[in-house]
Amino acid sequence: MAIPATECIPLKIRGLFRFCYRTKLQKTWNIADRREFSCSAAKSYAARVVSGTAIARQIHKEIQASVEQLVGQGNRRPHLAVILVGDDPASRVYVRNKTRAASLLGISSSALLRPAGVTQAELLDLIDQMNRDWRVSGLLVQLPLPGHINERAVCNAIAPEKDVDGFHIVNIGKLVLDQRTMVPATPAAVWEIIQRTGIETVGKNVLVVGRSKNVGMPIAMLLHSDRNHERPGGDATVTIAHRCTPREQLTHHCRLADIVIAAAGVPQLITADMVKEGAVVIDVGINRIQESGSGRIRLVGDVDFEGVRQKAGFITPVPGGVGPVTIAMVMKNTVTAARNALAH
Ligand SMILES: Nc1nc(=O)c2c([nH]1)NC[C@@H]1CN(c3ccc(C(=O)N[C@@H](CCC(=O)O)C(=O)O)cc3)C=[N+]21
Repeated sequence: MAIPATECIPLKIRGLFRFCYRTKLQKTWNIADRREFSCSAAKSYAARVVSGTAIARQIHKEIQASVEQLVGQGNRRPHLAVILVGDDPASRVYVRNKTRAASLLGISSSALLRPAGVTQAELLDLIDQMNRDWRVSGLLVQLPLPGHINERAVCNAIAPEKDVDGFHIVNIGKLVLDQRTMVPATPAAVWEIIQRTGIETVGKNVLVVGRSKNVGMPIAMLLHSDRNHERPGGDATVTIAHRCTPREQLTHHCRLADIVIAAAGVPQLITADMVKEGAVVIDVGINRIQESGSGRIRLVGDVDFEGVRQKAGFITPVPGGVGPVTIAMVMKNTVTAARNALAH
């Protein structure tokens, strides 16, 4: 039975305080999507569902203001160029979401579509053109690419100062060295969600499930590193689990974690029995599964949402969690790239 959010609060409040400062808690409520609250009288825990959509909206406002300021000072509008190879339906959705977000925020954009059969040389040539085009502030090549193209060569061909994905080897190196750089959008989104929800990370146990170079690895980098740095980090104790981690070890690490970040690409990987009461659970998974009855395609994360929400303190949903904030961070990086170009 769904009951109003306010009735859940007394039951939840002790768990919440383990992760929030009192002052930050107030701010936190503003971005809570209260409609998503529900709990039954018998349960002592009901996670606050952190709305990535609401956080993205907040970031959008900041970006809009920053774009208008740039333009108001007589500068060109930031421009994002997105290269899409082939016709993978998921990639199309993401690229459409990016160009749509750009236009909403006053950022101009272009989607450059190439067939799946495009050669690597042709792709590198297109990137080179975009690098040299002074109208282009930010450039990204949607991944994954077809098998005959070397993704690393492509990422390294993008001018580092236009690399809004932060995938260029120099930008990854800077990230690892805690230097200021373009942080990849999904890790940046996880970071923003944690910060804007007022979740404490210093000295906390963080479990990152998944070690991909674009998501798991950079998230672990951001969260374990030093707060007092050029690019501040979370000062957490970070553990990285991956496909070679035995199931019982995964459970063991997960139960110790104050913050679990699921980025493995395995539906239902994280279940309620694995999660510590009151833990923060951030679901980065994007899995398309076919429902057995209707045959419809449904988007699910790596977390058993319905089970885990009854035990966690905070949880991000899929869709509407990390995804929309990821898009917002690509936009933010585009504006940063445009600003950086002015300084030169
Ligand atoms: N060069 C490159 N840069 C990327 O940033 C990049 C990439 N390649 N390849 C794929 C991943 C994945 N990614 C997502 C972006 C938005 C949503 C998103 O908006 N998700 C919505 C749902 C959208 C849907 O219906 O699929 C949500 O979670 O609410 C998800 C995933 C960016 N990626």
